[in-house]
Amino acid sequence: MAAETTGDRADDTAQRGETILELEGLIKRFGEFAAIDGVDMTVERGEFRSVIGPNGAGKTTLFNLISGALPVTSGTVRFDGDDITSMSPEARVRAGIGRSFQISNVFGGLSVRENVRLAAQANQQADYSIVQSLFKTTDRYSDINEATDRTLERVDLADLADVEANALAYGDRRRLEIGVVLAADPALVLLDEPTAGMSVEETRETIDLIEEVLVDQTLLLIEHDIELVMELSDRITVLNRGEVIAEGSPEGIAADQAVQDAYLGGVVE
Ligand SMILES: Nc1ncnc2c1ncn2[C@@H]1O[C@H](COP(=O)(O)OP(=O)(O)OP(=O)(O)O)[C@@H](O)[C@H]1O
Repeated sequence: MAAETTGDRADDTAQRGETILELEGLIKRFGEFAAIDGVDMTVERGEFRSVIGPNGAGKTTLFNLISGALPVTSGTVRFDGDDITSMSPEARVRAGIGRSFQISNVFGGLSVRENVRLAAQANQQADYSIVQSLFKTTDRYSDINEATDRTLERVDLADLADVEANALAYGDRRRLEIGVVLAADPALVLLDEPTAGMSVEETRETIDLIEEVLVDQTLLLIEHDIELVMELSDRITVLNRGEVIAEGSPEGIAADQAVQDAYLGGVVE
């Protein structure tokens, strides 16, 4: 089953084989302590990559370095061929890096449409100079409205567009969180424990939604549920104490002795 899911995803992506994200010699120290200790990692366009590892391995810190939430101590982050190591988080979102889940990106007091619209607007603003904006106001607003409507359809929230985000049921709220990421039209989406605290049923719904709605995106997932990781990933990177100790297909990782020793404790056969 795993091969089917991941294979389809890979085949559908025309530009597969191109590198979209490249981390080189990445180090992040908090004082003397290196939470990320020399990570090299390459992700291909269209890939579904999971990052796993024991508690404290450095997974969230790695995501923070990719999204720009934290500055690197040393090393390089390259996205779409550009060195983005010194870019602000906002500029990275405009460049095409979206992040969802652990940091809630939804404003509870705004309607569903307003939330999606704000995200679409933030993205579009970057595409226009001041002079262009003066002359293209009408086009610009229709572009934003179109992007908003398109996103609402994709996450199946068009019927709830005028509802306040605070009033949404749990599953719909998750749809909106994905919608807010999608509205910025990201090429790469960082998913930090999307199913944390969910029931089995909610987990399945969220995963189905991610697979359905984010099919064109390159996905980088942090997830503690190993079964899910094995089912969804094209490739898995295993971190331990800030270092990559293994990388490969789900089957290869499950069979890797170093991974079992460090993390899986021999549970996965
Ligand atoms: N802002 C910070 N200041 C000091 N130490 C930090 C900071 N953020 C993370 N750390 C430390 O860096 C290490 C890696 O933390 P990180 O949250 O990246 O791990 P993780 O793999 O995401 O863990 P978990 O699976 O428990 O979420 C941990 O030892 C943590 O205590």
